[in-house]
Amino acid sequence: MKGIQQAVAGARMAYRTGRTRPLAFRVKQLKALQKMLTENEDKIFQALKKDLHKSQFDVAIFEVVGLQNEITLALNKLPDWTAPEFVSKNMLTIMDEVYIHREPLGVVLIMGAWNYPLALVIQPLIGAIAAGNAVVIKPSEVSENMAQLLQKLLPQYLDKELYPVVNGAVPETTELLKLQFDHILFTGSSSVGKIVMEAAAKHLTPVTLELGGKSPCYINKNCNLDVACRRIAWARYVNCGQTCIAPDYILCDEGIHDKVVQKLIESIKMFYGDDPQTSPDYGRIVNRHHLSRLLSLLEGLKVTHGGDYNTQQLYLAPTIVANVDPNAKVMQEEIFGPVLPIVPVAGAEDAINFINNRDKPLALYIFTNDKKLINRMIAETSSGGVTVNDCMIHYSISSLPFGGIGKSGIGAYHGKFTFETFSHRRACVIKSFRMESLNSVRYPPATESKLKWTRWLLMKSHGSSRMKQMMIGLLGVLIAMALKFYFL
Ligand SMILES: NC(=O)c1ccc[n+]([C@@H]2O[C@H](COP(=O)([O-])OP(=O)(O)OC[C@H]3O[C@@H](n4cnc5c(N)ncnc54)[C@H](O)[C@@H]3O)[C@@H](O)[C@H]2O)c1
Ligand SMILES: CCCCCCC=O
Repeated sequence: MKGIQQAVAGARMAYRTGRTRPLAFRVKQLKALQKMLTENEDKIFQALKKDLHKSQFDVAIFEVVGLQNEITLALNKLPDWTAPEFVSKNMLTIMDEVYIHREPLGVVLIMGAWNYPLALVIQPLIGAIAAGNAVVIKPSEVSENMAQLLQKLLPQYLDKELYPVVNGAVPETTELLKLQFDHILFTGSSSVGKIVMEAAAKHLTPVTLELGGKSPCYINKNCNLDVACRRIAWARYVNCGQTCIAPDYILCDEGIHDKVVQKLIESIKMFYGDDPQTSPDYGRIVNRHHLSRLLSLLEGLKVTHGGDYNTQQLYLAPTIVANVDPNAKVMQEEIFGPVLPIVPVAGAEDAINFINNRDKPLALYIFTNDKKLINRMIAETSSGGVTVNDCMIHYSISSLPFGGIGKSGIGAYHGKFTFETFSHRRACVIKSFRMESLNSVRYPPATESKLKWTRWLLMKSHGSSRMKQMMIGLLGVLIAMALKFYFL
């Protein structure tokens, strides 16, 4: 435990040297991270294969490509993101420099989850480095091979003091959370999210909580069922269902229920063949604890498709449970595995009520051709993100904020939003000693006429374009001269 304290104290000391401030330093670290990903592709793949039986294809598209894109984006945009943002001002400050300066928060903690154990650590790390922070990195102990690999690789490429990796399970995490950070980004369950937030509150540390929950998927009768079921099956069963934004359950119009079941089964067979256990593209459950948790969700249910498992191999077949009672256990907690319950509903109204009667989800999926219905469902429900006629792809768009709402999370990241999450927006006003007459109206002794002037000067708000600034500047000089005449 002493090592944990030393790592955090070391990161703080290194941060205080100021070496993260110059952009050139941040660029160097981001390029080193890029190099780490390209030079260690095979080691990354081997670790993910051992932890989760991920295929090379899935490692590339779900873990690595997104990170490379995010690094490229940060490298290209860093000068823009860090430039002072000049903002509109009132007449009282018309001659002053008024802008927002993004400054690093300090020493931040990033805690990753085990299901995408590379991406969920490195993606927030990119924005935290870009914003100029020191970062304590805590990979999930559950994907132990990736946790060890990150502890070995990151110090070989990044500044060792500024970006220490702390490995360990609950006791180490508990110890880590006792220490003071300037921000914590946690990815994991809502229950541990509460523990993190409570620990952070002791230091008044702000948090970003990337949590989970049950993401609903509504299939309306007016849709292309072949395409819908293929896209849903892909999202539900990739990584053996262990994806935070996987469609957790289907709500479908009663009349199409049986067709949906049939087309989902066709998609499963198309993807993984008749025996998914032998498919190189089908993953594994991360450990026995999670496998038995999933099996307990199926207890007492009539399984429509799949359901077979192999404890030794941590295998659970792509599973469908049709006509599920909303009160069944499988509908009470996030599944986070390859099980897909289907709940028939009377129609869109019923689906909206079903969704709104539960916690706000991380994602919502809607499958329909009906544009009016799309707008209605977006307007009448709430979720972290929403994708229509597909699943999960909102995650891959860096220009969209990724995060939850209510129990599915606090805050968001990805692309510029990560940079913003790890930056403080400092309000800056730079005045000169000139134009004192503009200020004279606020000094005692108070008079009716000073009050009128001050009101006017404070109320006027002006745009930040260069031309406008010059015009207003001229006006400012004239007003200052008039005020000088009156009050000084
Ligand atoms: N929103 C997202 O981006 C996202 C991504 C991946 C996973 N998730 C969610 O994460 C959950 C599954 O991930 P998980 O199993 O890693 O989550 P988890 O919350 O069970 O564990 C996360 C980490 O918290 C620590 N921890 C566990 N118990 C603790 C305790 N009592 N005190 C202190 N620390 C403790 C452990 O070190 C563990 O690695 C799912 O709900 C999933 O939806 C969300
Ligand atoms: C489309 C990629 C999904 C990765 C989601 C991370 C959460 O589990």
